[in-house]
Amino acid sequence: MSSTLVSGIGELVTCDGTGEDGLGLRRDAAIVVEDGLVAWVGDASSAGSDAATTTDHRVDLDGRALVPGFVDSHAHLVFAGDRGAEFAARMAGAAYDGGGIGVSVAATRAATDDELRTLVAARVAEMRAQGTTTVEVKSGYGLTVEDEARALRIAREVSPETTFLGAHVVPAEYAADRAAYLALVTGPMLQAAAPHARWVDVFCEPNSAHAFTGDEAREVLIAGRDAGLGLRVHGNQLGHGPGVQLAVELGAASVDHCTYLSDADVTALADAADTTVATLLPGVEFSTRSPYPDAAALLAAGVSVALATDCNPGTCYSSSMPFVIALAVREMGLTPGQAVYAATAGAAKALRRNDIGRIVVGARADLTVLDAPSHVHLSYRAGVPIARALDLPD
Ligand SMILES: N=CN[C@@H](CCC(=O)O)C(=O)O
Ligand SMILES: [Zn+2]
Repeated sequence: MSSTLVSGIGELVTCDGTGEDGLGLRRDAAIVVEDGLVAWVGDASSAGSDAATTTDHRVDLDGRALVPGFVDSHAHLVFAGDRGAEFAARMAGAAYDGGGIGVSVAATRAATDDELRTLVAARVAEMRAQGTTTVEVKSGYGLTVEDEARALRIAREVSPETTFLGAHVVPAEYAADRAAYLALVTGPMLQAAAPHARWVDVFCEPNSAHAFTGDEAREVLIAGRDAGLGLRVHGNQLGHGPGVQLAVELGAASVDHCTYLSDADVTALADAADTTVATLLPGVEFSTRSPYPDAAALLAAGVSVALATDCNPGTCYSSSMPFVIALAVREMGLTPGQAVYAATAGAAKALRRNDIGRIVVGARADLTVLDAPSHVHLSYRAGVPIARALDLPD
């Protein structure tokens, strides 16, 4: 049993739901961590007399801000290959329709297990260096029984939050027989994937030849639920589709993208705020030149909102939660505090976790330190690497 006193915290952002934006801010705070969990939170002055004398280690943050480790609740990390040329073409005016996913599928299938493992480990390390302490990892670039199971096995080595996304697109070899691919995804592929997955996800876009219609998506989600998996949906990314309504209908934990929302979608999300989180992915709007959804209006309507990177080779090859936070503030109307809450406690809710995303007694001590005096600097100093996950002594 090891304990550490972390003191000199100029601004402690607990995200405990109290105060402005739910940030639960404390000045000149200290915390005690015991065996990886937060054991005490209080004023530095009171820690001086009791906790400091009994803890094994001390870490002094010298006035820096401390926030909960970022929870990146939507990422596709298991892939090989590069689609920089596709990005460049989009910046020159080409539209995104999901067609490029096949390029990543071919490269991923061709990679060895060790090559994929190395790529995934590097991406997780890159995230941690920017303050992310939990990441959800999807399959979806294998699209055969073996390749999807392999992707999830590798994902499980780095995160318990693994998501089966066999219904990412209909692969080229099934283009003439969607029904056969759907039967594979909801049958043998699901059976092979489920032991390594916590969640099932589907790319639901009725106007894309590549993604799945509302009815197809419902089949995938119900099969996943019957196999014991929690539900997530890629919805309303390319246009007004049924993804949001389907996610709410089935009680999914999260519906992600939400780029195009009708008034009825917003009402449905607000009514389902205890169950279904709207996970916004502004790096995707950035990298696909799409309109940003109005996150401030969603919060005002009572919707539960999370922020995530969607790190993937097509629509957002950024692993940076600080980048996402800055975009949400500049382009989606969130305050700096609302954006930090959505990237921590809000995203923890999207994963149905209450042991992460907050710095409160009993939570995991997943901590991110800022080389700055305030959480505001995450968006104020956009592009500057001020955030990193805090490594504590063993
Ligand atoms: N839209 C579906 N899937 C990914 C993109 C995948 C890709 O283009 O490689 C997303 O979340 O944006
Ligand atoms: Zn995605």
